Amino acid sequence: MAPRNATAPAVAGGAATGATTAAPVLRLSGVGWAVGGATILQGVSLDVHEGEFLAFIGPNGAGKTSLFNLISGLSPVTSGTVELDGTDVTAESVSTRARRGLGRTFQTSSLWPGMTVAEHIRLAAQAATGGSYRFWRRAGRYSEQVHRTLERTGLTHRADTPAGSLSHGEKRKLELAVLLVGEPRLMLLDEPMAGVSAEEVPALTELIRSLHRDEGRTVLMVEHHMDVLLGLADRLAVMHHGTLLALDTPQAVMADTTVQQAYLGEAL
Ligand SMILES: Nc1ncnc2c1ncn2[C@@H]1O[C@H](COP(=O)(O)OP(=O)(O)OP(=O)(O)O)[C@@H](O)[C@H]1O
Repeated sequence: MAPRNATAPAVAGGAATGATTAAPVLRLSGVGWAVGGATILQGVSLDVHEGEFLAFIGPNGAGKTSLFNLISGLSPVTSGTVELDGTDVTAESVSTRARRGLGRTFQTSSLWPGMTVAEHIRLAAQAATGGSYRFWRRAGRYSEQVHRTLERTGLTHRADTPAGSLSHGEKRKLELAVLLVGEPRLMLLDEPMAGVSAEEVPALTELIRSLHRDEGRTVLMVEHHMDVLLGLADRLAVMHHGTLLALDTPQAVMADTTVQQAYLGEAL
């Protein structure tokens, strides 16, 4: 059975105005993934519209990260199709999808501990423009972009700090900074609050909110912190045993008895 509102545009926040007429930024049609004889994901269908913030929740092992892998092209779908802006990208590589405006972060840190914050951003800027990785040469060429990205992410005061010396929250900000250099229109954030201290959660939440609300980016986010999601998400997608159990406004999802049963008493 299809979850409720699987294709309804969200207009509860963000820049989703006019979303009903344009092709969805992302459309999943019957997406599934089987690997090693196990079916990890099955029949996932949903539309995400420009400027929407869609959050994925679900118990551990429900398939949230696996779905992000299929959307970003890291894993090949074994059934169904993935469309970006009305184009079927099911067979396209990660880099081709990135050129179409899709960017993602990962649950685990992907930073180089010995490289400074500014160097990470400069290298990302160089890679985004197809430059070589010999970034010690002509580094000044990217200084304006580095400066701007540091400001946007509140990391200016940490520009010369090696990534390994940053707090967890700052590391997450740097991962977002690296992602932002490519100016993705559709951002997939996989548990951005993982490992972040309670004191740092509000600032990181605010940064993500501004990327969505102020810059109009479409955001898909896996997150276990419901208090964070309730302030950000237009809709919640509930994953359970590799299927999409529900897709609706946060209020409707929280009140859904099927969802509550799926969590078997786990606090939502
Ligand atoms: N490459 C793989 N080969 C076999 N099984 C896999 C593979 N990748 C993931 N799985 C399995 O798929 C299921 C879904 O995993 P996934 O990481 O997508 O869940 P999740 O909802 O993101 O969980 P969590 O909230 O703990 O991060 C799990 O049972 C996992 O063990």
